[in-house]
Parts: sequence; C-alpha cells; structure tokens
Amino acid sequence: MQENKIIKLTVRDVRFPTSLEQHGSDAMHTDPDYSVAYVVLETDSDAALKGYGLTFTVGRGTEIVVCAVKALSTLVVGKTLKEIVSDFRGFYRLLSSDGQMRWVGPEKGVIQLATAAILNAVWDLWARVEGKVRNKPLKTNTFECSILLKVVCGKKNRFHTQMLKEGYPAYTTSCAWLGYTDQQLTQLCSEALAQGWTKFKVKVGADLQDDIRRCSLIRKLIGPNNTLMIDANQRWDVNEAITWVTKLAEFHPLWIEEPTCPDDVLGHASISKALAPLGIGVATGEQCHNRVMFKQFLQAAALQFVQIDSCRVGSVNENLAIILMAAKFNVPVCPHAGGVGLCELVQHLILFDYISVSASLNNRMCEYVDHLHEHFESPTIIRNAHYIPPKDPGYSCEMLEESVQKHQYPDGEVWRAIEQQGKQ
Ligand SMILES: C[C@H](O)[C@@H](O)[C@@H](O)[C@H](O)C(=O)O
Ligand SMILES: [Mg+2]
Repeated sequence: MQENKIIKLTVRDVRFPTSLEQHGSDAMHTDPDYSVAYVVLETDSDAALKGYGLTFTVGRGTEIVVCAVKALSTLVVGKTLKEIVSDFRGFYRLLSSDGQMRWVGPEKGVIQLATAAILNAVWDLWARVEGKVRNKPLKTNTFECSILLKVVCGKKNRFHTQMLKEGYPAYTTSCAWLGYTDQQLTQLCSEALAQGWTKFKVKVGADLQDDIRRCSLIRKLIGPNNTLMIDANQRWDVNEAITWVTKLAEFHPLWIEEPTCPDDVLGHASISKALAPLGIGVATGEQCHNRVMFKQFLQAAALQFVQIDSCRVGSVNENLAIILMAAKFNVPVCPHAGGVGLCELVQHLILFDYISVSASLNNRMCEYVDHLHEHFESPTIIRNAHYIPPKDPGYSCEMLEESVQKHQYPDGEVWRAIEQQGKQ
C-alpha cells in the first residue's frame, strides 16, 4: 500500500430543515433538523483520493461537534494511512485517550461523535485505497476470533446468493414520525405496503390516547401478520414505561425502543423483565455511547435487540466489538438508521454482521428512513424492502458538493432563504 499521508482535514456544518415538515420527529426531539458534521480527508498521493466521513446530529449543536472535530484533527493530519491501519487499535486509542481531550469525554458525548466522524472518514479512505466496499476488508482477521471462525463456511453463499440477490431485510420508520397527522400516516403506510414493506416502526410516548389511536390505525392498515415496533425515545421513567407499554400490548409490538434514560442499564433490565410475558422486547443503542455500555446492557439482560449506530460510537472499530459481544450473548443486532447518512453507513456494518458473524436473519432487520438520500454520491438501494449491498468502493457517505454548499449552516442558500422568510 502507498503511504498516503493525510495532509488536510476539513469539517463542515451541514443541516437540512427537516423540522419544517416534522420529518424525524419523536417524543423528545420535536423539531429535528437532520444535520451532519461532514469531514473530508485529503492525502498527498492523489488529489482525487479523499476520505469522506460524517456524524449525525439534529440541528443546533452541530457547530460544537465541528469544533471537537477541529480539536481532534491535529491527531490525524500528518499521519499516513499505512501508519493508521497497521496499528488501528493504537490510532483509535490516540483519538479517544488524548491526555487532555479525554477529560471532555471520555468516549461519550460530543467528543465521541467527533471521533466517529473522523474514523468514518478514515475507514472510507482505506476502503477507497483498496477499491473495496467497507464490509469487505473486515474479512482479514477471521483467524483470530472463534465467533468468526464458526461461520467461515457459507460466507460466499451468504454474500453472493443471498445478499446480492435478495438483500438485507429492512423496516421503515418514515411512515409514522410523531408529528405526522393520521392522514399522512395512513397515506404513507398504504404506499409503503404497496412497495412491499412488511415491518413498521411508530413513534410513541408523548400522549397515551394518541399512541393508542395511532397504533390501532397502523395495526389495522398493516394487518395482524406484519411487524410493528414502537419507539419512545427515552420519554418515560421505568414504571411509567411498563404501565404505558402494557396498555399498547394489544397492538403486539415486537419491541419498545428507548423506553427510558439510555444510561439506565438496570432500569432497562426491569422493563425487559416486566414486558417479557407480553412478548415485547426492549431495543436500545442509538444513544448508547460506547462498547462498555453495551457490555453492561448485555450482561444485565437489559435489551433484546442491539441497535448499533454508525456515528454514536467510535466508528467501525467500536461497532465490531459490539457486534461480536452481541453474537456472544446471542442477541440480534438491528441497527439504528433514523437520520441523514445513517442508512448509507450502517448497511455496511449489518452486512458484515450477517456475512461474517451472526450468519442469521432470524429476528434481524435494519432500519430505513426514506429521507435525504438524494444528497449522496452512492445512495442506499432498497429493493422490495431489502438493502441491496453497495457496489461503489468506500463507506458510502460522500455527499454531493452542491448539496453541501446549499445546506451549509448558516451561510448556505437554503438557510439564507429561511432566515429571509423569518424576517418577512
Ligand atoms: C430524531 C430522530 O429522528 C430519532 O427520532 C430517530 O433516530 C429514531 O429514534 C429512530 O429510531 O429512527
Ligand atoms: Mg429510535
């Protein structure tokens, strides 16, 4: 491999005004503007070779993540890709354990989101250099791990026969954001059914009567055999979660997602225990800030679905550890992707999980939201409610430069126009 010295890192604050139409809204995030801190790495070897990475946020505060990326950039610029990937663990620790910056983490919050943006760009760069999609180079260390060894056989078949032909099963969240009207919900859900979707997630948690009405509506539309999931985005305390979800049990949700504070491991364990007799599992992970938290959730039997996120933790590096732990505890991984760019990224991780780790589709599916894919160079491909494996080399999060410029905050034309309207 050429040395590929990283000579420049740029980071931009890119925001989409999704709150205007309530896309992405839930019981805690009532006005999300889907946003990213968008990182581009440049190397000395070839002007056309760049690494693209991002981390997802929901509007205000993206500028803080941008600042954190800038602070971390001194640890990246000047390194060669070869140096980084030949001791990736060392590089990961350099970023996450810097003697001064770790005080503002460690491995949680803004600094962790910034770490993810940079590492996502490094993985993208590495894949482009090797001319591979992201889930491919991950094959190399299989000999080290007994979990991986168990499923070596059948890998080709899983990739070529199943994934390339059928794809990875997905569910949709974009029919039932909390701020959507019943009419919108009905229309989107009917359209999704016609397109072949069979698994649907509904936002709940603000008002019980609204939840009963919306869940009843959607259950009637999708029928008894399709799958329904509900997501409260941390709105309740532990007892409230149990009482509330019990009242929604008649709609047979497969899981309740983020019922309470994302750090309350034992609270999730109590909820899991109380809801198990109703056949409802607990799903969480989109705000689970590092692998140690996941370890505790798994050890405490506090979740039944592991929702990895490609930007919340330290990129592929940390997600690999989480995927392996989930396999050890025999808990299915069902990634979170409700945001901009998350579907593009996380599809690589779930393909890796299926091809090289779990070898199972049982109780597994990857989230999909139908928003903002048109801003990416290699947008996700969905066929018959399945993710079709990406073909372009990289980690799929390069954005169209025109989109970045238009949506850059606060100077892009989209935001200037919104500011103008506000003044009128
Ligand atoms: C603010 C966001 O849209 C969240 O509501 C979203 O990520 C959600 O929790 C999900 O599971 O997709
Ligand atoms: Mg969620």
